[in-house]
Amino acid sequence: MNFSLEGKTYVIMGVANKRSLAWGIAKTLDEAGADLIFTYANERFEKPVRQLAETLKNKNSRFYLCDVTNDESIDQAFETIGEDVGSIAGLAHCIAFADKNDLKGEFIDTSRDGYLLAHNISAYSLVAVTRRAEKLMTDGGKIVTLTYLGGERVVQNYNVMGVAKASLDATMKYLANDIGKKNIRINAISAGPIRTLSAKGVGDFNSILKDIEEKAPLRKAVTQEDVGANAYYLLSDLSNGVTGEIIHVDSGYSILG
Ligand SMILES: CCCCCCc1ccc(Oc2ccc(Oc3cccc(O)n3)cc2)c(O)c1
Repeated sequence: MNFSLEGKTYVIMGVANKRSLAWGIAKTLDEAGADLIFTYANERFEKPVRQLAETLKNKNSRFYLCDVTNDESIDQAFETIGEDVGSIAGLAHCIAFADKNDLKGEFIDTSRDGYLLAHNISAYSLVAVTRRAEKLMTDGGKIVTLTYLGGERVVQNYNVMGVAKASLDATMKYLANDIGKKNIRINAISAGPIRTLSAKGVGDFNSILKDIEEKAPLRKAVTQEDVGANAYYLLSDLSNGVTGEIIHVDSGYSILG
């Protein structure tokens, strides 16, 4: 069984900066020899993503604008990717967003707009992206998305993002059912809290991080590299036979009551 990713092309969606979990995944796939394609939500992210990609082993990354709230943008991105590279081996969906006012206080105060925004970007986008990406996975494929424990049980302050992650988890499983017959596997990594730009938007992040370091079985926070390693597993033949699964990369925290 060959676990090198030489000659395989992967799409990485959601690199914002060097702390992004998407960037941890990119570095690991690059190390394994993959060719990478980066999509970014708006031109503000193009330069930082290009600068980060310059530090990779493989200097031939490609970059495409893809605003997942806009179906034409998704169509355009994946049509162009198809024209440029033909087929892809896999895709990492590392995209989520909620209004920060909905990530603190009481969940019951969530507005209709805030609820729909969080679900549109953090859950529906996986359907929209998978429907386009599966057409490029002509020799089977692997998809991974990022979720969090707050979608399985209540985590104070995570609020509407928790509800969106619950939807993302079910979305991933229903997609697994549809695309399995095309030899495409889709799974999720449920990462423990890591200090990223996104994490800054969630109220009281620091106390959760401290809780992990004090109580999680491994007594330490997980790293961007831990997420990268498990994404390599899920995006390669190492995880053949696994689909619709959620891997908790969280130092074991989720096994506690
Ligand atoms: C109280 C829970 C602490 C642990 C949270 C771990 C975590 C950290 C970051 C996560 O990703 C996001 C992504 C977008 C997001 O929405 C944001 C982020 C920054 C600003 C803003 O206006 N919205 C919130 C969290 C995520 O889903 C989960």
